Amino acid sequence: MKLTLKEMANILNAPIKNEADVTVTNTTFDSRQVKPGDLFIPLVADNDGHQYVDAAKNNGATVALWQADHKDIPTDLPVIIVSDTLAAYQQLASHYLAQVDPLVVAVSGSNGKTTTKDFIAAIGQTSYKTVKTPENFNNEIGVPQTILSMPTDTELLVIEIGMDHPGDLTFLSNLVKPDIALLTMIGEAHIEFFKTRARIADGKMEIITGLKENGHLVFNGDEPLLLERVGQHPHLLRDSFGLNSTNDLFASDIDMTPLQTSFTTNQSTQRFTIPMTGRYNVTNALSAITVGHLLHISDEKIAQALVEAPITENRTEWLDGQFGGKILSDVYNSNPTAAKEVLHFFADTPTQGKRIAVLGDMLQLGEASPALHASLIESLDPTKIAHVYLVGEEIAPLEDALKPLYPAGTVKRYAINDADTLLKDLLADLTPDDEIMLKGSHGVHLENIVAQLKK
Ligand SMILES: CC(=O)N[C@H]1[C@@H](OP(=O)(O)OP(=O)(O)OC[C@H]2O[C@@H](n3ccc(=O)[nH]c3=O)[C@H](O)[C@@H]2O)O[C@H](CO)[C@@H](O)[C@@H]1O[C@H](C)C(=O)N[C@@H](C)C(=O)N[C@H](CCC(=O)N[C@@H](CCCCN)C(=O)O)C(=O)O
Ligand SMILES: Nc1ncnc2c1ncn2[C@@H]1O[C@H](COP(=O)(O)OP(=O)(O)OP(=O)(O)O)[C@@H](O)[C@H]1O
Ligand SMILES: C[C@@H](N)C(=O)N[C@H](C)C(=O)O
Repeated sequence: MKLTLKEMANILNAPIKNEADVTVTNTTFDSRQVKPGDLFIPLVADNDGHQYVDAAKNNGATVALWQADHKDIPTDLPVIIVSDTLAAYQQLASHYLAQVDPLVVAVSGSNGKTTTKDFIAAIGQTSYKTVKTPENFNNEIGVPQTILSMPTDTELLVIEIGMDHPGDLTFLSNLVKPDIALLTMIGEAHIEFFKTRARIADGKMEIITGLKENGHLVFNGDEPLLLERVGQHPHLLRDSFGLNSTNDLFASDIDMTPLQTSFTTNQSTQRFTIPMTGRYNVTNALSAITVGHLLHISDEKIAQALVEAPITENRTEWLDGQFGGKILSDVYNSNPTAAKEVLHFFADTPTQGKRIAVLGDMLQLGEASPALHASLIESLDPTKIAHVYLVGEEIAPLEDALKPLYPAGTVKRYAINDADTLLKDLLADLTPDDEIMLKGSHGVHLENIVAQLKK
């Protein structure tokens, strides 16, 4: 970005203190990340960012925002006084996005956003100067941060937008104003705040509220809740993808190995390969191929991009274990749909030894939590997954459901803060022929167990 202090104050319609002739080239809300030329945005949270304005200045910040209800306005750094620093951050992002005016692809859905975003960016890069959301910075802070980090010559912005409450996507979609909006699927993530999957689908459909005129919705047509809702918008330009042959784009001849998956589609003879496993990643790739087509990128280029697409850490990632066997790490987050998908895939992976599953609590499932945890039983078969290690309190109903089905001693449960015992027991159990998969919500921190198990 490139904005002068005066330009920013004009955009925000806000007064400047300690005026100077300075230009800002980047923004950050973390003083530890500040580089010379940055605008520092102190966010108001339990630990208030205003106390780090001095540190930001020492690291080279040229300007800071300052929220008007805070005392002790700095005297040695140009500041713009605003009523709400987060709202001002979003306003600057909105202005800068309109100025750069790239094509915008907004990606949402209960699962698969980050993977799909990575696929689309890899495809987009073949033909456009492309910027994508770093990691999964998909909320009201991460979205403006991503926008403001775009170089001025960006042609394509692939941006992830997340929701955990109704209304979130109306706000974020209107902020990013997509040319293409994409919904990967509807699951149960954050159902605590929506109560039903139908309301999650309603929340996800809010993504069309900010669509540009003639914008397209790309959606998972295997999901009846989306088909029903999309059907209520007869004039909406739409493209469906999925595994069912009723979709505009669907996959056939799916060939899955532990490290990659290849398939063809109904629209060409091109064979596509992704460096990931799981049928759900085929649907993620199908959605990205649909976007590639809308961006007028050839199937040949799309195929080249997909085969090399970067895999995000801890999402269906195979690692070598220090015990000699393989680890399937899927510990970034968890919810029933995703956990069942991964268990189904894991249950059929070839192995000389036994398969072991480590499953952590799935958080933010609200009152449905006990039943949803217990429902994982449908994906656990003792003849395929021999030992089950459970972590947390919310997953206790699954332990109760599994005990009558599994031989004594093969189902164990641990407290989240008892990682040492879990690790000790796993290391005693694992042999070089075994395979282990781990999945749990972020708050269970199974990534620490993966770190100890891997080579
Ligand atoms: C309020 C805030 O500023 N907290 C950020 C802050 O946390 P901390 O808990 O460490 O805060 P801390 O108490 O230390 O500091 C408070 C404030 O002072 C600042 N600070 C602190 C110390 C210091 O030396 N200097 C300094 O400037 C710090 O940057 C923060 O602004 O410092 C981290 C590292 O810099 C950021 O990562 C956090 O960012 C939050 C989580 C965020 O929302 N980050 C954005 C960028 C984001 O998109 N995060 C995604 C998560 C998105 C998500 O949950 N999505 C949901 C959906 C959500 C929909 C929207 N409702 C989903 O996908 O399911 C992610 O982290 O992975
Ligand atoms: N299409 C899909 N359907 C069901 N589950 C999926 C799908 N895609 C990914 N998953 C599961 O979700 C996990 C997280 O994937 P990814 O990070 O791409 O999703 P996400 O929606 O971005 O989640 P977050 O925003 O929390 O990062 C994967 O490791 C996998 O277990
Ligand atoms: C970390 C956040 N993006 C998320 O996915 N949270 C859910 C509850 C999880 O960690 O499973």
